[in-house]
Amino acid sequence: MFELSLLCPEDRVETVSDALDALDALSVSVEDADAQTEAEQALFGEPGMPPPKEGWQRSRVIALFPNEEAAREACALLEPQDFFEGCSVLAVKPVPEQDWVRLTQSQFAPVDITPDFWIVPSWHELPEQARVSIRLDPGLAFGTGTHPTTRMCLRWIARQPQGSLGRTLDYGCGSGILAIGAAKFGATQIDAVDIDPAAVESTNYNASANHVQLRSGLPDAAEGEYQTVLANILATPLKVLAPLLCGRVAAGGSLVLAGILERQADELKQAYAPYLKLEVADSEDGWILMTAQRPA
Ligand SMILES: C[S@@+](CC[C@H](N)C(=O)[O-])C[C@H]1O[C@@H](n2cnc3c(N)ncnc32)[C@H](O)[C@@H]1O
Repeated sequence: MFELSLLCPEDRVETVSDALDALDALSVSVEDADAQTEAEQALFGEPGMPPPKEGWQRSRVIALFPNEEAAREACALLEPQDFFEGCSVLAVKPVPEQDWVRLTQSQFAPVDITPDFWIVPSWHELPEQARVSIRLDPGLAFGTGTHPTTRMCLRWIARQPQGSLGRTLDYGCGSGILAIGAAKFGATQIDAVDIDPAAVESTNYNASANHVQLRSGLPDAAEGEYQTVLANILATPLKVLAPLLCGRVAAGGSLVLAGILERQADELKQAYAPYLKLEVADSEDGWILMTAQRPA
């Protein structure tokens, strides 16, 4: 494969990327041209909020082509275009052959939730100390066990007395990791729901790879009351969902919420106060886990 890399000002990135796509590039990626320098620009906002800016001041746009001829032809067609003004060609060069599968896999190692509860990619041996494990590969949906919010929910699950999880709802299931974790610690009649159909598909795949039985679907698939309700979403949707989620917790049951930053604890407590009394139960890297119990 050959790579054509271009330097583009912010207002040209989209047009140039679209043109490369139309010129049959196999892929087009965009990076901050000033990354790792003093001029590097962070492009992220508060969780749930849009980023402060849509693009970097100067971007490196990299297009992959199957061979040198295709890369040079695309370059020759782009350069005379009006929209290319202000852009420049950085290089047309071969991409070194690599074992891409091995390279990708090497970035994902087993993750310990507790000393004996592990999340393990399918291509890895189980660590010796893993008494309980979830087999999970990175995919389209959120939830590989590396994010603090997922880890805190799993830790909470692992700490519950045996047989106490009961009927369980995973609301915003992503990869299904919490539902599968709950099953491994004795939950029964598990429902896993998400607004994203790709997450529902991913949950089904991961559940069957882990020999776990659950019912999955869009949020309407949740039915009745549950002994355990888990929701790792974000503070803003969690506040909106307060009456719905609390309405799903059975008498004596638990509500477990994640996706909340430390400074958002009070607003969450207030939003849930008409229904249940939330408390901070755990924290990791600036994120907190909040739980509540419905009186029996
Ligand atoms: C942070 S991910 C959590 C995934 C997984 N449960 C975990 O703990 O790693 C949040 C998930 O919630 C879903 N989600 C967001 N808003 C939702 C809503 N209003 N109702 C249901 N699911 C929602 C997203 O599609 C996403 O898959």
